[in-house]
Amino acid sequence: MLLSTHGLTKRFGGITAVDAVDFTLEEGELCSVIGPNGAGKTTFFNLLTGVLEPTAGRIEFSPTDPAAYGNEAEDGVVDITDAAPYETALLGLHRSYQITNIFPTVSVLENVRIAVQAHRGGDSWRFWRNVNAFDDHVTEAESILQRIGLAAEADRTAENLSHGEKRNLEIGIALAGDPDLLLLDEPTAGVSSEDVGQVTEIIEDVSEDHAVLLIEHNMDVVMGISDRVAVLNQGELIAQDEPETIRESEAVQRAYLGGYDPDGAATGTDADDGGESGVSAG
Ligand SMILES: Nc1ncnc2c1ncn2[C@@H]1O[C@H](COP(=O)(O)OP(=O)(O)OP(=O)(O)O)[C@@H](O)[C@H]1O
Repeated sequence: MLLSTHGLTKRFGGITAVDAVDFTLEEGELCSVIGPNGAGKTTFFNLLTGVLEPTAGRIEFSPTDPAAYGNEAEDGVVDITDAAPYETALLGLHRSYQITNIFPTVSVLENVRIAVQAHRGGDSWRFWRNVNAFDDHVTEAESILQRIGLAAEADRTAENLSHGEKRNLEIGIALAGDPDLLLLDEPTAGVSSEDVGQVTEIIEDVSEDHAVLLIEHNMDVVMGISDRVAVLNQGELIAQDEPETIRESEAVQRAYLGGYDPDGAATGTDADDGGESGVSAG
């Protein structure tokens, strides 16, 4: 077990956005979280990363380095229910935001290098003492750019990238934190249909050596790359299974998929096409 939630609940006044969710993610798994608008997906991510405090329930995480949280967990399992965002990040739980977190006016390489430095050079005295640290960070940033298909764009100013390239850069920035678990919030939202394939390839590649939790509205992406799909509906986890099983589940169809036709091109497959399936870029 890498991550687990137990009775995880978040209420906003009379709304139960996340309702007693019991969920487990294994190491190396790529799990998509789907559900109609307002189902609680973003709130679930916000609870996992410590942006929001749960109303009830518990979150446990088994990081590579439990000591990063300042307490040695006996069995390697750390209770992160009350952890702040910087603490979940220190533990190896990293998130790429739907709202861009790129520095627009600096280069692509510099964006990733800063993120590498923030992660590795945390002890500033060590950074300044180690004259090679800067070069090390550049080398690591370059290898991340290679991985996210942006090596040729290293010197470009980030704001000049295409939308799809920016989404890839966000994944690169999250990778710079050397995460155990990467949470991706709608990485294909707003990406042109020609660029979706490239973003998808990068997610698949990253999932080779990271666990990935993905909020995604593009059903072709979800069904194509997920090991498992978890379905939220009105805050409840109503199903979690392999994509094939989810696709055929009547409860899921009723709650969410609407007119999704796995063999058809249009219905419910486009993040910008909210229509039939009740899906939108959110
Ligand atoms: N800060 C908040 N205050 C009050 N209600 C909130 C807050 N954040 C979310 N909600 C409510 O909680 C419910 C779940 O919202 P959430 O954004 O988590 O859903 P979602 O599945 O991510 O939706 P989308 O697909 O539209 O992004 C909704 O009814 C929403 O209005």
